[in-house]
Amino acid sequence: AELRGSLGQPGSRLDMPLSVLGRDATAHLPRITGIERITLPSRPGRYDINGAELLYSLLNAPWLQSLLKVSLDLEWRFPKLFCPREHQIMVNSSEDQPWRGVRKLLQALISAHDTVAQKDYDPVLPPIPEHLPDDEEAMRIVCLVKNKQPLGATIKRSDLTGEIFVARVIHGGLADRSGLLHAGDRIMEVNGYPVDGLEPEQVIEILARSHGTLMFKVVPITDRPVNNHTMMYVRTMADYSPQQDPAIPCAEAGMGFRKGDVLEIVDQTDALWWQAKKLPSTSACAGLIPSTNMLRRKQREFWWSQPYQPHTCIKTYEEAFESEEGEFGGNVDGIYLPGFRRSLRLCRRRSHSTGSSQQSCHTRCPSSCYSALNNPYEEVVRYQRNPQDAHRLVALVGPSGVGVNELRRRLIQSNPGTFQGAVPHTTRAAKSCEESGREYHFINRELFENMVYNNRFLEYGEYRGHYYGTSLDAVKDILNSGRICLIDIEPHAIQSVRTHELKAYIIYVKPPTIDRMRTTRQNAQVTTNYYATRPFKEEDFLEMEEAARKLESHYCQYFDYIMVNNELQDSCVQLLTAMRKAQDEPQWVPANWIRPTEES
Ligand SMILES: Nc1ncnc2c1ncn2[C@@H]1O[C@H](COP(=O)(O)OP(=O)(O)OP(=O)(O)O)[C@@H](O)[C@H]1O
Repeated sequence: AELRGSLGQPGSRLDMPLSVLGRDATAHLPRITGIERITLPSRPGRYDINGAELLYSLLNAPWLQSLLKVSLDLEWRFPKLFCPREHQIMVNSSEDQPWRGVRKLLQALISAHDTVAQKDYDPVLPPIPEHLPDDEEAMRIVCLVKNKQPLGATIKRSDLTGEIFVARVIHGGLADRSGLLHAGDRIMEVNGYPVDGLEPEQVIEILARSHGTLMFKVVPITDRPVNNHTMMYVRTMADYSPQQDPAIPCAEAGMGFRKGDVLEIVDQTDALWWQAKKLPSTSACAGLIPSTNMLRRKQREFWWSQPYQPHTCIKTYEEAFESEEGEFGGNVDGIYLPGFRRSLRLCRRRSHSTGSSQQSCHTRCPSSCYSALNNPYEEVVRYQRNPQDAHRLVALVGPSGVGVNELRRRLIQSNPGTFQGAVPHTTRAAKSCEESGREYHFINRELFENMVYNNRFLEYGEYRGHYYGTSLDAVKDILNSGRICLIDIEPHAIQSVRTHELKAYIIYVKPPTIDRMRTTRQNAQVTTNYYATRPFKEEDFLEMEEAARKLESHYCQYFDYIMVNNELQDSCVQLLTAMRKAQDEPQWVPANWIRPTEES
């Protein structure tokens, strides 16, 4: 402690040892030794001045060597002051008063030097026995101090031999951080109890009963498998609960997740069971999750075990008597807002109804369920748009009537120079007041089908004998003009916009509680097929709530942002904030958007 106090910064004066001499002695030291002051050698950074190693190097330092030389000189000149062998100061007479401090210092330094110099601070290992039997197994004794955390290792019993092995060491757990236990190590004893032949549960019981230190006697595995995978992040496309999985080797070590969670995969050594952390993560310890192959297998089993369920309607519609396109034409204050026409919206909406083969809507990508079966984990990377790059497409999804179009329209209207909707295509004839490229791109049926064939539509459908659709090129036109393209899509079209090219940011617009809808939607108008519009009824709210529940359960893994459309004004601000986030802040995106593969 004295030395620690004395050192301070490198290059500082060594005050403390001198100050222990007292004023008188300090005054005499230069006269005796010829040393004006003692300065520590300069080294970058602060000294870590703890421990014997420092003391040892200190006592071997050149400045101390000079002091020792002085002591020898003193000893030679004043032999009676010193005991020859022990470097002890003997004299105690009054005439030596001014020297007393110096003698004490030298005595302390010399004895400290001798003590430290003679000690060996390396661990003392027992001598290696000369004759070891060939079949002798190397053992390792591992002591771990039990705390509130789990040990972070699982064990298993060999059915063949009854031997107990470490099955898995959980990344970041106590055992892993100790670096002393490894998967495949054979456990011989736990706290002195031999475990061969015991059931793993009995071993666990011994561990549970023990307090303080846990002592394992293990035969280390000879060829330890190397975890040589690189860091990987994934977005989960399915829910998983270890408690409901009879196949997981150890449910307590498992980690549950929900669709859309982002996980850091920290260990893929085992082909069937990986280790992962959920982000953002506060815990150092990982959990066990099924590998891609394992989860795929589980999902297939689950898929086949489910009774057949046709897609249900999100909204039911009265047939026929639809009015022509009308009030959704978007000419507001002289600025034309495309993509809000009734036929287009009704056509897309109908895509949910069952069995209406003539009026169905299609996307160019497989359904989310199908792709989740193939890819239960989607590899993701952190991506931030470069300001020089085109903006990311922003796509809104929500149950019918929630206010997706209202929000979109308000945002585009507030700043048409920045935000724009895509101009849709249709095969219906243009009306006298309409211009091609403004309300719609009017094209003939053959051309439309050709575009469908060439995968040019993000989403399209047929309504009352005419095709309607949103093309990839219409979206790209806006993005290439430097503006932000804001579209709304049906949920089944999400996959068609999640591409390297468009890098769509998906915003889910969620309805508030029914109570809040009753209050906020008093003057709102619901779009129906039969009547142009009418006020919301109680059943509309119930239907919207149910549709939202289904939509979330099928597609929540694709939502980049979720907002509740409660108060209209607040929702507009929230939407604007989300759009900025999408363009200017780092987000998790599929890895193949950044490192395109052949498939993407
Ligand atoms: N937060 C809100 N508060 C009050 N009224 C709202 C709110 N959001 C939307 N509305 C109103 O609700 C009605 C339906 O909204 P909108 O037409 O945008 O629905 P939508 O989600 O586009 O549905 P659809 O796709 O079926 O047309 C409109 O009258 C709209 O003005």
